[in-house]
Parts: sequence; C-alpha cells; structure tokens
Amino acid sequence: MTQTKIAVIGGSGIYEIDGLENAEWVTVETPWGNPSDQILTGSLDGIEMAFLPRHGRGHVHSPTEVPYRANIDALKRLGVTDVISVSACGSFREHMAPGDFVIVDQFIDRTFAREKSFFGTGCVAHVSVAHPTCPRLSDACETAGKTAGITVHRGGTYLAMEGPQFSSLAESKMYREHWGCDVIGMTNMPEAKLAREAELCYASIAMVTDYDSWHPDHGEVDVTAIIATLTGNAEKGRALVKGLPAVLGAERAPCPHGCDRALEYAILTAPEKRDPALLAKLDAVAGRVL
Ligand SMILES: CSC[C@H]1O[C@H](OP(=O)(O)O)[C@H](O)[C@@H]1O
Ligand SMILES: Nc1ncnc2[nH]cnc12
Repeated sequence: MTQTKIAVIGGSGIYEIDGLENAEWVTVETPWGNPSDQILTGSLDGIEMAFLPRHGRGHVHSPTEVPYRANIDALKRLGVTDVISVSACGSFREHMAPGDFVIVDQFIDRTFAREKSFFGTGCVAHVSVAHPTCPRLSDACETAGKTAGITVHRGGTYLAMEGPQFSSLAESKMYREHWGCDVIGMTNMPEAKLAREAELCYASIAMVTDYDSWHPDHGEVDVTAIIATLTGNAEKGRALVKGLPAVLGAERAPCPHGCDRALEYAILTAPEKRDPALLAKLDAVAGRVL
C-alpha cells in the first residue's frame, strides 16, 4: 500500500482550486524545463493534492506550447500517484450537451508539433496506450461526478487536434461521422501518453462547452461562449474534485490495470548502451526501473 496523492491538471478557464488545507504554490524544477506554472499543493480530507493550471495562471501557454513533459515530470517528482485532467471540449454527439462531463477513455492523436515521449536515443522505451486512461481512476471520477449531481457520460473518444484554430466544417464532420469521435480538444495528447510513461494513473474529464462546427442548429465555435459555459460549470468541477478524496481513500493498492507498472518491460536499450545524460533526466519518471 502507498499513500494516494491526487493531481488535478486544470484546463482552460480553471486556473486555481479552492478549499485545500495548507495551500501553497510551490516551484518545481525539472530536467525538461519549467512546468506551465507553480503547482498548488495542500490537502483535502486528509489526502495530499496538487493542482497545476495547464495553460498557466493568466492563460499563457497555447495548446502546442504547453510544456507537457515538464508538467508530468513535476507531478511525478512531487510524489503524485493519480492525475485527473480537466479540459474543455467540443462535442460531436447531440446527447453530450454543453454542461455535461465526459469521462474520456480513448483518444485519436492528430497532434504533430509536440514532444511526445520522455524516451529517445540512448534509452528507447515502448509502453502500451491501448487503454490510455485508468479505469479505476475513471470510476472514481464518475462516482464523484454523479454524487455531485453532474450529468456524466462514461466513455468517449477524444480527438486531440493541434490547434490553435478550431476545426473546419469538413474536419468536424469527418471526425464525427467517419472516425467515430465523441469529443474534441487540443491538450489531452501527449499528456495521457506521458502520464503512462511516467507510470501515473490518468483519467480525463472533458467538460463539454460547444458542439464544434458540425451541428446545424449551432453556430461556429466561439471562444467567448466556451469560457462562459466553463465559468458556469466551475462549481460542478469543484464539487467533483472535492468528492474525490472520499472515493479514492488515503491508502492506495497497486493499480489493478497496471498503470503504475507500465515501464516494467518497456525499455529496450541494452544497459551498456544507455546514455547517462538521458538516464539522469529520467530519474523521476523512470527511476523505479532504471
Ligand atoms: C478555450 S477554447 C480551446 C482550448 O480549450 C481547451 O483547453 P484545455 O484542454 O486545456 O481545457 C482546448 O483543448 C483548447 O486548448
Ligand atoms: N470545439 C473545440 N475544438 C477544440 N478544442 C475545444 N475546446 C473547447 N471546444 C473545443
């Protein structure tokens, strides 16, 4: 048994959380550069928490420029066990309406201008992301969300696009009609892949803010309307986060799905061929197996 430490990565419109005991913004340095911002640490119902605003306070980083590797490394370095991503998203499904939460379980990664791995020349590793989110942590999010009275959809495929522009109508229709996607956003990839490499359980709560551009009864995506919907939902998000400690508990059994052992057989580079400089950078992420 280990101690649960929950991190919340807050997306657009979510730049802090309240209610933490002993709340303190801390600076975390990583070998991958600076995280998006300082990290707010504290506790909630006796469970250690960390909060990181993905775009930084004041919304400084674009989806392409979010320092995803530094963010995940920093959370690992702080001893986080479980990462909950909270994001704004567009919906491709009529019944996934603005204001609803979708607990995403699959991704199609269309991003192309981001560093997607901690590994590379000098230490090559291949982890599975067949199931990129953690079912145990997703269960906890679903329970906490429903307890808070939120309309929660369990399961959904998230199209991760590069951005920063929203999709064209043709893209929106293709993702919805031919690719079977349910929601769209710009940030959950490579975040989810990196969390898996860092052996962190990862769950994604996508808060629907709009119908992207496919819906005949709704206009084009408008960032002002997105933020207005998000602001209206902030209380729901806070209620969900407040319910998580009670659902997860302080004592943490190993992940039944193996998220916390993802690197067990993943590293291919022979020990004598490994690059000491890269190994040094991997101290937090892969220290358990190196
Ligand atoms: C504010 S509209 C587009 C922006 O919002 C989402 O950010 P996040 O996932 O961090 O909530 C979306 O992915 C885009 O980055
Ligand atoms: N329609 C949309 N496309 C991409 N990212 C989004 N974030 C919120 N709504 C979005």
